[in-house]
Amino acid sequence: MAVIEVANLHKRYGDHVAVDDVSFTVERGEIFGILGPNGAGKTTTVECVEGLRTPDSGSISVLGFDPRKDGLEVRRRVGVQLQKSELPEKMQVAEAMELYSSFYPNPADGGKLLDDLGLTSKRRTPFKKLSGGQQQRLAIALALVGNPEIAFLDELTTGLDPQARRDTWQLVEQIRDRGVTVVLVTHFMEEAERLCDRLALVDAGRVVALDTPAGLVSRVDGGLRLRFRASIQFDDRILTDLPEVTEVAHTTSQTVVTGHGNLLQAVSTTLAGRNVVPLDLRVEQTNLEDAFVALTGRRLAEES
Ligand SMILES: Nc1ncnc2c1ncn2[C@@H]1O[C@H](COP(=O)(O)OP(=O)(O)OP(=O)(O)O)[C@@H](O)[C@H]1O
Repeated sequence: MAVIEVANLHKRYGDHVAVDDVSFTVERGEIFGILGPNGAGKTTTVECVEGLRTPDSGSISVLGFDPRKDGLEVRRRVGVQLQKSELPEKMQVAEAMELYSSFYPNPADGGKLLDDLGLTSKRRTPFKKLSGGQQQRLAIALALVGNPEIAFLDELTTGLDPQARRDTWQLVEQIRDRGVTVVLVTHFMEEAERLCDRLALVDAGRVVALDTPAGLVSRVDGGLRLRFRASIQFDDRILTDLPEVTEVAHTTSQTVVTGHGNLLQAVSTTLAGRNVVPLDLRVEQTNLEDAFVALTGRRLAEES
């Protein structure tokens, strides 16, 4: 059952078209991702769905309500991750939880939430003294304190180190396991691939594809990439002439061959025939980044 239905959404800021005819539905219980580079219109889209921004046209239904007409109903039933700057620096963790609990008719047990998120020992810590990862966990706790049916998490792991990012991913999976539908806005390919059941790839205000991560990746011709250091120089054409090879590229130290089918065997045999040894050879599956490039001709932002 769809809990969010967005149809033909448009939003401009002056002459700039931020959201251009966006349509999608989110099913109950899934982690739905909105993935795209900076400035693609992701935040504008979800803030229209949350009722925080007014679209120019299009229709939005959240749990059967129109966020423009029934904003209060929608806000009671959804949890929105607060942006960092929204909490006063001196506000303590427990105070923030109490404040946010007071906004909702049936709040969750704040103590238990803090416990689940590993923040019990930080109850009396002011917001500004929390680490980046702790601030993100508090943001998740605050998004969940109203017992929402849908949680919106926007750029949740930006600025976190890799370990804190992985910990946060586990938390997102736990939220889904509680039965909460999650809408996850991100420009991190790995995050979307790891967490999302389905995702919309957005670029320049438009949804360029909507599918499961595996479905999106399977749209890329091929599916395999080889990386190696060549023992001696060779002419790229010996590989580009192979039917299995779609592209040969070079980084400063590596040759990167993209293709499909029996790529590894075809490339290895050809190189061996020219006495080229592929050192440190690695075989990779193509990923969402490749799908995004194939669909838009542009790369997503690098992981930070
Ligand atoms: N209030 C605003 N006034 C004018 N332009 C805006 C406003 N909000 C966003 N924009 C512009 O609209 C476009 C889409 O912005 P939006 O924040 O929705 O993108 P995003 O995909 O969420 O990007 P990011 O990942 O950087 O947050 C951008 O070009 C942005 O500069």
